[in-house]
Amino acid sequence: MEFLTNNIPVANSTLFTDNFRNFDYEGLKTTVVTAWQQTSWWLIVTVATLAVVLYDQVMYQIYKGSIAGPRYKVWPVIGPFLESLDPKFHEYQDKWASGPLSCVSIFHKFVVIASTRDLARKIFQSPNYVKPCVVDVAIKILRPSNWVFLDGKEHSDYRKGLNPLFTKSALELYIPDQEKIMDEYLKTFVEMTKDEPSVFFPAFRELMCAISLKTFCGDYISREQIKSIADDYYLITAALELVNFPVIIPYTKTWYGKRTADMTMKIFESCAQQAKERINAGGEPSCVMDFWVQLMKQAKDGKGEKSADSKMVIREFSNREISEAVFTFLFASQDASSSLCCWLFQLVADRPDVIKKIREEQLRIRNGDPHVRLTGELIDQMKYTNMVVRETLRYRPPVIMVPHVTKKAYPISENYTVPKGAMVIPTVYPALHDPEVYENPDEFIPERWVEGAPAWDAPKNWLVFGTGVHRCLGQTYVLMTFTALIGKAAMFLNFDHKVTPLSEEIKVFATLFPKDDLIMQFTHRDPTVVE
Ligand code: HEM
Repeated sequence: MEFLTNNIPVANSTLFTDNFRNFDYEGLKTTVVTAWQQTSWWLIVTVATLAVVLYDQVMYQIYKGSIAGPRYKVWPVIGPFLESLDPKFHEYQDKWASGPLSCVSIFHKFVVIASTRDLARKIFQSPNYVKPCVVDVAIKILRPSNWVFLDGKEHSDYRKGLNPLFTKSALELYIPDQEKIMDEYLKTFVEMTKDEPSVFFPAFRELMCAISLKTFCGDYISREQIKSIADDYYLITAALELVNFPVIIPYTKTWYGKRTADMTMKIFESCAQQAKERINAGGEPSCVMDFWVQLMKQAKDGKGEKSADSKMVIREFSNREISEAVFTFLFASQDASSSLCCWLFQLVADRPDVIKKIREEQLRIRNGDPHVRLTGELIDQMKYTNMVVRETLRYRPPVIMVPHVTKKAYPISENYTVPKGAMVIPTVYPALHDPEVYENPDEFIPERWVEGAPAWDAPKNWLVFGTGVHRCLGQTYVLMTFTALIGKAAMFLNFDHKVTPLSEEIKVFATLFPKDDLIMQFTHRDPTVVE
C-alpha cells in the first residue's frame, strides 16, 4: 500500500508506468512462495477461522446497534443454532420480554424480533420493505412458479383472484362436503378409543387434512387419495423444517417431501380438469375448485367482477396453476389448523361449564333436533360456540411468529434500521395477551367475546391471522369450520381428556401444541340432552 501511495504523483503517469516496469516481480514471487511454503496449514486455517469469527462478531455488533440481544455471539458463527433445533416456548417469552426489538444471529443470518403490537403491525404492513420468507427448500417443494412467491403488485393482483374463493357466501357452498367428513371422523374417534385413550395429535392432523382436501377438491378426490395425502403429509412438514439441507438429495427428507408434494399436485391437477369439465357442462359448484372454475367461466362470458381499470379480476388459470395454488392452501392451513384443533378439543374437554353451554346452544338453534344439517345461516347463530373458537385462537394462537426478509434497509423505528437481507419477525403472542385489552390474559374466558365487550374494541390486537397484504386467506373459513366442528362434536360425543403434567405446557413444532400431544377418549352420547 505504501509503495502505491508514495509513488503515484497524480499527474505523472509516466513515472507511474516506469515504476511498474522496473518492479522486481520475480523477487516478490519468490518471497510469497517461500512464505507460503514456510507457513503451516494449521496456521493458515487458524488465521482464516479467526478472521471469519472476528468478521461475524463485528458485523453482529454493527447490525445489533442499540436493540436488545446478547452482547456478543457466545457460540461463534453458529450462534444459538443448537437451541433453535429444540425451541422452548419460555425462551421465546424471555426474548419478547427483553425489549420491543431484540436480535439473534445464527450462521451469520441476522434476525430481528419485534414483540410489541405496533411494531408487529408495522412489519406486516410494510410490503415495500419486507416480504414473507420461507426456508430455501420451500421454493423447490412449492415450485418457483407458485403464486405465494410473488411480491408487490403481482402478488396483490393474483390475490384478488383468490379472495372470492373464501368469502362467506363461497364457503357456504363447501359446508355439506365438510360435514360428511366431520361425521365420518367423529365416528372413527369413538372407534379408535373404545378400549383406551389415545394420542390425538396425529388423528387431528389427519382430520384437518381430510376436511381441507374435501373442501378444496370436493368429490373429484377419492377416499384413497385423501388417505394417502393425509398419511404422507408429515413428509412435507419434515422437509420444510427450519434446519434442512437446501439441495435435494435422493432418499433424504427433502426428497421425500418433494416427491409427496409433486404427487399431491398431480392429483390436484386432475381434480382441476374434472372441475372444469363438470362446471363448464353446467354443474353446480360444491368445492373451491368448482367455484374457481365458475368464476373463470363468468369472467370469460364478461359477467365477472371488474377491477378499477375495468379488467376482469379473474382470468383463465391452467390446471397446473390451480394445483399449485390449492397446494399452498393445504400447506398454509395444515399445521395451524391442527394446532387449533388440539387446543380447542383440550380446552373444551377441560371445561364442563363451556361444553355444557355449547351443547345448549347447538340444540337450541336446531330447535332440539341435533340432526339438522349445517348451513351458513345455522353457523351464524352459533354465537357462543364461535366465542369459544375465537378465545382459543387468542389464548393459544397457532402461528406466533411470521418470518419476513428485508428487501432494503428498513427504518423500523426512530432509532433503529434493520439491515437489508436480515430476517425480521413480527410476534403476535404479546398483542393477544395484552392485559390492557384482555383482562387476565392467561385465562381462557370465552365470555370476553360477547358482543360489545372490550375485546371487540381492540381489532389492532387481533393478529391471529396477520394483517396487511398477506393476511390469512382462510380466516373466515377457520372460524366457520371450527365453530361447526366443535359444535357437532360436543353434541354427539363425550370428551375425556387424560390430563398430564405436560397438558398445559406448550410445545413449539412450527405451531403450538400441548406438550403431551393430547390424550383423549371419546364415547357416543345422547345428543338430545344437554348434561
Ligand atoms: C388456525 C388456522 C390458521 C391460522 C392461525 C393462520 C394464520 C396465518 C397467518 C398468521 C398468516 C400470515 C399473514 C400475514 O403475513 O399477514 C397466514 C397466511 C396465509 N394463510 Fe392462514 N392461517 C390459518 C389457516 C389457513 C387456512 C385454512 C387457509 C386456506 C384455506 C390459509 C391460507 C393462507 C394463505 C394462502 C396465506 C398467505 C396469504 C398471502 O401471502 O397472501 N390459512 N395465515
